[in-house]
Amino acid sequence: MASCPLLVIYNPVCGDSTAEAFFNEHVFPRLEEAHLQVVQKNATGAAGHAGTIVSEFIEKYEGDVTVILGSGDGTLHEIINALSLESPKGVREKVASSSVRLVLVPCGTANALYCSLFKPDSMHEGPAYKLKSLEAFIRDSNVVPLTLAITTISSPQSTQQSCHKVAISAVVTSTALHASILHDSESLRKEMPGIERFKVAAWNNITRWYSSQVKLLPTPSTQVVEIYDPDQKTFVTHDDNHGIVDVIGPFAYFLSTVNVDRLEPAFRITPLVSEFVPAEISLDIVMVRPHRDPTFVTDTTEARQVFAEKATAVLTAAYQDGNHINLKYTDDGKITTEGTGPTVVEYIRCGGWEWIPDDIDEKAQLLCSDGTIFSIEKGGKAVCWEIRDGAFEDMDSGVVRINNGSDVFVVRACYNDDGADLLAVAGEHSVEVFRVTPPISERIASFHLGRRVTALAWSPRSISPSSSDDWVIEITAAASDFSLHLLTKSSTSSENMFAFGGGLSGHHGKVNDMCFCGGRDQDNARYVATVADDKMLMVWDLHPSLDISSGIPSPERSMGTNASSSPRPRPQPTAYVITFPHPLVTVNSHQFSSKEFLVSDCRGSIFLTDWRSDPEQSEQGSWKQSSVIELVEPHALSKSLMGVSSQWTGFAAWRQDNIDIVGATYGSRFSIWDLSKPQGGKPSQTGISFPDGGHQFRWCPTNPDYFAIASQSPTKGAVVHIHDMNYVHAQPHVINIAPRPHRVRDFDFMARRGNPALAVAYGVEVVIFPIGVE
Ligand SMILES: Nc1ncnc2c1ncn2[C@@H]1O[C@H](COP(=O)(O)OP(=O)(O)OP(=O)(O)O)[C@@H](O)[C@H]1O
Repeated sequence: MASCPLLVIYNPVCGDSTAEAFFNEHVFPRLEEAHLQVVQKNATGAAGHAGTIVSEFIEKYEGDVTVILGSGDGTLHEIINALSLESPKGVREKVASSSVRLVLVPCGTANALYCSLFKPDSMHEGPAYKLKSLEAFIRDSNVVPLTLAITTISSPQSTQQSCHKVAISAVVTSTALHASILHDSESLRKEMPGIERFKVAAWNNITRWYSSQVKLLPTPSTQVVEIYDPDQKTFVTHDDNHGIVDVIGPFAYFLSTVNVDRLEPAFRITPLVSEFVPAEISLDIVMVRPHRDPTFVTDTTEARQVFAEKATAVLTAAYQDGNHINLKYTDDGKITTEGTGPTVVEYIRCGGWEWIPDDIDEKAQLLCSDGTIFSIEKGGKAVCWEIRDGAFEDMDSGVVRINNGSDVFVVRACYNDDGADLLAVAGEHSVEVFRVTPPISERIASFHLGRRVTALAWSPRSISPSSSDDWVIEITAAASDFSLHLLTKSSTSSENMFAFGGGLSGHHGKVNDMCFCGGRDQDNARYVATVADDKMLMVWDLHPSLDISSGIPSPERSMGTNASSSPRPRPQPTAYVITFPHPLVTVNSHQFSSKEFLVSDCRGSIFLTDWRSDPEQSEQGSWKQSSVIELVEPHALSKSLMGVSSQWTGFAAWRQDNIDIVGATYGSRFSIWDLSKPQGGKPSQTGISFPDGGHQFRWCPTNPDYFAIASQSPTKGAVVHIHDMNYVHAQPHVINIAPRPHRVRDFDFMARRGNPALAVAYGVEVVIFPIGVE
């Protein structure tokens, strides 16, 4: 490590402005003594300069570099943000991965990260204490990897050019009192260069409460939010243990940290970071909500004045070796460390949080990331979550990760020209819709179905907020109880859910796939096809001219504003049913045909079905009357002739630029049919992708020669193979997404132009990344 190029930077105005003197007196002589050659040394000249210095320095070197940094946490924050948010240039552009190692010399005011790594013995440590990191570097000791917290601050979804800011913290991300303190204390820096200015600013803000809607996001690996129980002296699963935890304000205090147990040498606000070292990458949150006080009645100026004393008690206890986490209320609202009353502080360990400040509460709109203050626009929000190893590379290469909080079962990208950045993600209870604009994603709709989702389809009506002010989200979803749902949200209306297909009239087996009708006329948003384990293809008319709802549960409107404004309930969709010989797995439509669906079954047969062929004759008909073509996967046929039972299922996909090309997987094989050259239903090309069984097959909508196959076998891990139609027998491009025991639950291509990108669901995560195939 000592042989890496060495850059020295110090901030001459941080802390009490003694960094330069300290470096001249102690740091440079010690480096000389250790025979370590400094390649470049700089004093920062302005705010933001440190980031530029380090970015420009690393552009000149391919491998690891070391930066000796004399500053506080703010300058470190600038460097981390510059390195993670700017694209690599110079020789770095072609370098796969290398690290920037930091040697900290604490010259700032609070030096939270340094004091957490090198715990001070007293408040007045001498030069030897400040040189501990430098000495460790000279000895070539271990390097501590940093966990980082990324916060996206987004403007309201309704704004035409909704914008995002991204802040990366290595220490603290906060709102409420802590953000107000940091906001106000900067103006006090000149007269109070030490930590006293934080106390003055705290006192000036101590009676404030902050109104916001908050969600706590689970840690990806454990999938739960944990809360500290001072009686058991351990973390326990939060009472509201269904993944995401909703928290109601107002808040007196809300702060999260990574890497640090303290924000000043003695202010141990998140002491459990060092006492219960997190097993997984996570955030520690400390929050104080006044309404937990048993004497709280209502939010008045007097109530806030009275509570100020209690907030002060929390801050004071944090200075007493982090004892605030043991404080409880007595029945009459006094603060004690005894008894069984509610805790004054809620100490949370989780994967992230979302903060949606109340429009009318200006102070609630402040957000602090390592001392840098941001303002959340009215109607906007901030989402903060931890990021893991390799996340810097992710950000540089346009990778986006979505943590759903619970297992993801279905991902479906919107293929409409005006919706190419939209992605629907469905899990245990809900369908979430994201606008994906690397390196970030923004959730723009959330539909809580309360049941596991088994299939999704995007309506051709959907338009992204990126494309129009009059945007619309329209999706159909199937749930594990075989119910179907039309989910809508638009620029003028909130989430609306309309249930149909329940009861006797609908499916009575798991709905495995669905798609809207093809073609380019208006009907394509009117009809939606569903296929299920019950061997039925059902084509639903979402806008029937007649309401024939007998025997069908009445329409359900469980959310949204449209429910009350609609004069009459919407008529129940009617279904046209075609029965097949075996359980059905996939259904596809095509942009050039409004009358056909491509249906695959679990035995590897594929049917091209003209569902409008002769409705009189074949109503409630069978596949024989309506199927135009039956394609047979020879491998599947031989298996079934030999009576070999298999858990393999057939999965078919229709290439959208060419109506004659169909691709499918069955078992280890994939097959491609060219319908313009019929060969008795046999494929024109076959190959092997995963010897122990491929599962899903999808064509790339933006580069139609590419198709991707994923295996669901857990023996491989989460892997996707990319094939090229022009070289079907060549080895596929293998993309390893996650090791065993992960497996790909579902995947789809994004429809945005440029480098093709995949969205892959595994576990609780969806990762969206450019496939980078030459
Ligand atoms: N030459 C300069 N002139 C003015 N400001 C500068 C200069 N160099 C750096 N800065 C700014 O100084 C600010 C304070 O630096 P830093 O956060 O490192 O010290 P601090 O605030 O005293 O310590 P801490 O963050 O540990 O409390 C940073 O936000 C940085 O942008």
